[in-house]
Amino acid sequence: MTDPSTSSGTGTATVTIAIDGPAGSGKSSVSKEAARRLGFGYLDTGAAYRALAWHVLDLGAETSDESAVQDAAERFPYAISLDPDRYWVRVGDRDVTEAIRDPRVTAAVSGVARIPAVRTRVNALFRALVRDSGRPGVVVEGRDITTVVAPDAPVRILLTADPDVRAARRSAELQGEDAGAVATALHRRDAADSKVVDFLTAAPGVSVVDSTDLDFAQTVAAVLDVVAAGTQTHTQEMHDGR
Ligand SMILES: Nc1ncnc2c1ncn2[C@@H]1O[C@H](COP(=O)(O)OP(=O)(O)OP(=O)(O)O)[C@@H](O)[C@H]1O
Ligand SMILES: Nc1ccn([C@@H]2O[C@H](COP(=O)(O)O)[C@@H](O)[C@H]2O)c(=O)n1
Repeated sequence: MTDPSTSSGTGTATVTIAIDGPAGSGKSSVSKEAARRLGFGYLDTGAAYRALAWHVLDLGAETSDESAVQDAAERFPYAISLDPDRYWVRVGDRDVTEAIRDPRVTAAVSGVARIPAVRTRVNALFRALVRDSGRPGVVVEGRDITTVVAPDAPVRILLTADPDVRAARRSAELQGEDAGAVATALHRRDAADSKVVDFLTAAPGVSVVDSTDLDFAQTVAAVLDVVAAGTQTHTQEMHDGR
């Protein structure tokens, strides 16, 4: 039987590093840097939900219209780069890397993420992207990676931070936007998303990295420490045939 914590499309096993967390917890920035340091790929799973929300809006529909979302998901020409140094997202021949961060898309994205058929479809895509990555490992970040997409990953991390700290970091990023409105939007999205999957508490076996009192470099170092410990145990288990 194949080891479910690794995947192989090319004969070379790919190690999955699974990272979940709420909005603004640092998942994308920290995972991208960790991937660079490890020489791994980086998979931003939220980008698929964002790109589908963008696609639905671009077709003139609303993400609250479940059948419009399902129709769009069935013909969704999505592509994403797993290179942490050359990150891009495309829908057909449109580069939507920037467009999917637009507040209009951010406000609409939970509407597509709540549909179980959409989740099943994109989860299969994520597993295929990891399997076919041709890389020794991929850092995969999102909301349900540790629990649904890759529950057998050798390293599973819940990256978290105090809600006010997350809101302040996001607000610092979005210069010129009202800090109160940014915080409200962030908390509203977490509330909607956490009705669908639990990314606020760590599932059994998942390590918590709380960055509330850590700067960016310290957070990356804390994640890499968990990765080192987890991959060492995994290698030993493989060696022992467990
Ligand atoms: N430990 C840290 N200290 C200070 N700033 C941080 C830290 N971690 C992340 N940041 C900053 O916080 C902001 C939010 O991080 P990031 O976009 O990576 O979060 P995210 O979890 O991917 O958010 P979302 O789910 O909304 O996409 C970024 O500006 C990032 O540089
Ligand atoms: N595994 C995931 C990842 C994301 N989502 C949904 O996508 C939205 C955008 O994610 P970001 O990480 O880019 O902020 C997020 O708000 C969720 O609605 C998800 O459901 N599962």
